[in-house]
Amino acid sequence: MIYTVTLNPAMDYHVTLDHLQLGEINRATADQKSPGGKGINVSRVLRRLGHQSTALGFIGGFTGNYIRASIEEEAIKTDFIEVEGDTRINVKIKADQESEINGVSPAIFDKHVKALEKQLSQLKEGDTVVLAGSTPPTLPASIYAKWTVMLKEHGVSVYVDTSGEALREVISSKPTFLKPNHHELSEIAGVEIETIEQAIPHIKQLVGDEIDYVLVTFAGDGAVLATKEQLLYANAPKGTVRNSVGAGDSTVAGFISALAQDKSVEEAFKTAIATGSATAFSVGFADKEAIDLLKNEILVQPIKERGK
Ligand SMILES: Nc1ncnc2c1ncn2[C@@H]1O[C@H](COP(=O)(O)OP(=O)(O)O)[C@@H](O)[C@H]1O
Ligand SMILES: O=P(O)(O)OC[C@H]1O[C@](O)(COP(=O)(O)O)[C@@H](O)[C@@H]1O
Repeated sequence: MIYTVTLNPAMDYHVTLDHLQLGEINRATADQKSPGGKGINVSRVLRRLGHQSTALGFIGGFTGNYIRASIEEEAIKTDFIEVEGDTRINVKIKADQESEINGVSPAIFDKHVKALEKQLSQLKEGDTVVLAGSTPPTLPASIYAKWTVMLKEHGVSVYVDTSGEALREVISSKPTFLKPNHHELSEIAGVEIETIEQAIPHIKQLVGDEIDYVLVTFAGDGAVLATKEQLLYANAPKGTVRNSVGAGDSTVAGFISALAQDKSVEEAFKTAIATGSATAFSVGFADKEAIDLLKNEILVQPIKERGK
């Protein structure tokens, strides 16, 4: 079974306007709400790719009710822990540029954490868990690392997509899969990384830290996938970006989907990038038809390192 864990879900509120003028009243030309948060988005894209998963995590209040109802309507199983406060609202502004204001998590208490830990302790060998998104400020940043150790001891594959301190902390717990974008890789490395060449030593270091799959995305500039045996590059297909919110989560879902169908690592990488780009080129999330079409535009090739 596949489980996604979203500790800090969000109702995403997307507003479109021609131009954002700070300090003025701005009027949107369109708006839309969607259930969001990284694990929830992974569950939604997996569903579109034909996989069932159970969405776990903390939700609360009217925004939490909205999220539960919306994703259950998409036939996604949920087993959320209810918290007292309202799930946050994240504002996604699409004007001349894309800007985001991510809200604050409601307080999460020990009783909530214990309830989620009980769920996680029941997972079995062969299960897959996605730990994705920011960690609420009332929880220690080491929480993903602690759970990764416990889950891996039970034979569970652990996919992690997070940022900041939680990302730095999780590395030593050896998750199965890590998907930093190049900004997050810079945070890990402590130096600015802008090119694939600059990224490679740091990606290899993560594989050396015994993470099975390290997938680093560079938005429209392609991506690198490293395993113990392979170092691969994939181009990102060209197209008009309509919405990059959820593109990273779609990448994770594409990778899991392909591996769940026993595809090769190269094919999983290609599917991941096609799924991410298909979402970036869509108004909502990617659909299977768009993903299959984009796969034809992606070439996965080994990276030849200088002097080797
Ligand atoms: N401008 C773009 N053109 C094509 N694909 C894109 C573009 N921006 C994002 N994507 C797709 O979304 C994936 C994730 O994007 P990225 O911005 O690197 O990560 P994140 O969304 O996690 O910040 C990329 O690997 C790519 O497949
Ligand atoms: O937990 P965080 O880091 O604040 O991110 C939450 C936001 O990220 C998203 O999951 C989108 O993530 P990506 O664009 O990285 O795929 C939104 O739905 C949500 O608003």
